[in-house]
Amino acid sequence: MYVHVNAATSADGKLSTRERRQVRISGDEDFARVDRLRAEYDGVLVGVGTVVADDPSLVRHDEAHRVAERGPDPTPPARVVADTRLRTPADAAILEGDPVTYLLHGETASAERRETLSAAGATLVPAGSGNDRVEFPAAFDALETHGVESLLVEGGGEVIFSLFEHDLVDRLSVFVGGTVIGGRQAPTLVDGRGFVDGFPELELEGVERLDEGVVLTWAVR
Ligand SMILES: NC(=O)C1=CN([C@@H]2O[C@H](COP(=O)(O)OP(=O)(O)OC[C@H]3O[C@@H](n4cnc5c(N)ncnc54)[C@H](OP(=O)(O)O)[C@@H]3O)[C@@H](O)[C@H]2O)C=CC1
Ligand SMILES: Nc1nc(O)c(N)c(N[C@@H]2O[C@H](COP(=O)(O)O)[C@@H](O)[C@H]2O)n1
Repeated sequence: MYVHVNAATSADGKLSTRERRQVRISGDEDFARVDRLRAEYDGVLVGVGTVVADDPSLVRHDEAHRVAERGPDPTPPARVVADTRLRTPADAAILEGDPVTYLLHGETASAERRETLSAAGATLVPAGSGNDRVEFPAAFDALETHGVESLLVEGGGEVIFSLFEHDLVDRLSVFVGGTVIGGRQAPTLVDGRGFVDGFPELELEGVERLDEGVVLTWAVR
C-alpha cells in the first residue's frame, strides 16, 4: 500500500480546536490542491474521530484530473474509515453517494453494529484481534484484495501517529495556514502516545506558497 498523509494545521501545529470542532484552515487554493491529490489515489482514509467530529463526505475531488490520470469513466476514490467498534453513525455523510465506503473494524464490533452499517451501504473489512484497534498492516492487505493499492490519509492525529508507528507512511504533506488555534488539548498533526526515540526521518521534497500559508511536502525515509 502506498500511503500519503495530507492535512492542514494552524501555524502552531493544531488540526482543530480543543472542542474538536472542524476549522477551515485551508483556503480555496489549498482545497483545490487537496481535490487534485484525492483524484490521484485509490482511496481516502480518515479515523472515526474525524467522522464523528467533521461528518465529512470525502466525495469531492478533481474529476478532470482523475480522468487525465486514469482514462475515461474512472471509479471515484473509495472512502475508508478506521473504526474499531463501528461507531460511524448510520446516517453519516461518508455513507452517502456513489463511492464505496470501507469500514476497517476490529473483533469488538458488535453484530448489531455490523448489521446496521452493512444495511447503510458500508463494506466491512475485519482487521483487528482481541481488544486492539484496527491493525493497519492487516487492514491494508485486506484493502489491496479490494483493489485499493494507494491511500490519501487526511487525519486525524491519532490515526496519523499509528501509521507512522507502523512505518506505513511514504509521503507527508502539510498545509500550514495563517492562523493560531492553541490549546494543549487541541489535536495536533501527530498525536497518539508519540515517539521517545526512533523518530521517523523526513526528506524535504517541496515548499509551495498557497493562500496565506505554505505547503510542505516530505518523503519518509
Ligand atoms: N485540519 C485537518 O486537516 C484535519 C483536521 N481533523 C480534526 O482532527 C480531529 C479528529 O482527530 P482525532 O481525534 O485524532 O481522530 P482520528 O480521526 O485520528 O480518529 C481516531 C480514532 O480512530 C479509531 N482508530 C481505529 N484504529 C485506530 C488505530 N490503529 N490507530 C488510531 N486510531 C484508530 C479510534 O477510535 P476507536 O477506538 O473507536 O476505533 C481512534 O480514537 C477533529 O477535530 C477534526 O476536525 C481531522 C482531519 C483533518
Ligand atoms: N485540507 C484540509 N484543510 C482544512 O482546513 C480542513 N479542515 C481539512 N479537513 C479535512 O477535510 C475533510 C472534509 O472533507 P469533505 O468536506 O468531505 O470534502 C475533513 O473531514 C478533514 O479530513 N482538510
